[in-house]
Amino acid sequence: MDFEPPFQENYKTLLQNGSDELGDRNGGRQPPPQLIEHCELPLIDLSHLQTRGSSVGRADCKGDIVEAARKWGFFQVVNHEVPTEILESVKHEQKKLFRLPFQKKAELCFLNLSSSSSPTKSYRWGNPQATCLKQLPWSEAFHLPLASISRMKGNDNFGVAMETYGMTVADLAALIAEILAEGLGIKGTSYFKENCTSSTCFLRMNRYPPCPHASQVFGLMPHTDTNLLTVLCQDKVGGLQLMEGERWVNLNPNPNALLVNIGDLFEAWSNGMYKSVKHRVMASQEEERFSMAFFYCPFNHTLIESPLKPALYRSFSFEEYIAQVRRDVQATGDKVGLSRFLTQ
Ligand SMILES: O=C(O)CCC(=O)C(=O)O
Ligand SMILES: [Fe+2]
Repeated sequence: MDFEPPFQENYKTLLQNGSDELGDRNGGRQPPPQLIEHCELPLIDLSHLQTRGSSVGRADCKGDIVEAARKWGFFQVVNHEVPTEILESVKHEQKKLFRLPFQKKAELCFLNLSSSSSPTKSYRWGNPQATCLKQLPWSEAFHLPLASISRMKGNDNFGVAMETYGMTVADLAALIAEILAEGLGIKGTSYFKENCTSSTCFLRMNRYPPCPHASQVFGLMPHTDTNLLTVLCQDKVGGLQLMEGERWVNLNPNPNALLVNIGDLFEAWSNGMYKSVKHRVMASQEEERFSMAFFYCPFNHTLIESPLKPALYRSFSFEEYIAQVRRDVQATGDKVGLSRFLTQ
């Protein structure tokens, strides 16, 4: 299987030395948090938002979104107007891409997304900085700025499928952002339209290979998302968990729904009303899993400042936040996140 990244060879020493099980699967020394086996997140039918629907139905639907964002930080949406053909086509292209030989995926200029002037690789796997198994994600990913996807068009079906998907999901994210703003009492804001365009957003395609060390490593380590909103499309395999209070909750995958979650920037903009919730992906011994995350982001220079006062966080730009996260990850292996920006 020449498409498989060489996890075993590359991380041989870590795998040999790291006999420690994840144990509590929490990566810490605290007592193991309770795990709820399965949880159904709020499932919101967005067809109620259509203008031909009743105004009561629309208001209820918006209310459900706002409540879910406050309580869970996560919710699922159906009838979201991302056409099934587009979803099927990106899933197909995603699978095809990950089935290419590993050497090909690892080439620096693969997909023409990186160059010597902009050497950030779009393909990532494992974690070259990992010093223990808990820091080794058993997954591979393509990180694609929508701006560069549009430059790839004409390449083949891949670019077209990704761009169409990206643009459609960007509209969905903008709609949800406006509903969430309304839920804070802020009507008709132009903040999102002015600061987020389809070219400020990113797609991250994830593949989680079957993992012979599933009790020792994560598919993806616990984290919060460093953006405004994430829209996730996942298959039926499952493995995504979120933190609710002190416990990890296993999410039942619903491949017919898109999963939406609040990122750090929206938590700050909402003055802490909406929650950017920690989540992680468990590795599976038997099954491979695919997911695709759309990250709704502003321009780098965009100022994140809550319209609600008194402000819980000092204002900061998106690039300032990213730089701080990077510094913290380098120094401690983990991001500190929003607490760095508390006003007191
Ligand atoms: O694969 C998943 O279910 C989650 C992916 C994720 O959390 C991310 O890419 O930030
Ligand atoms: Fe995430």
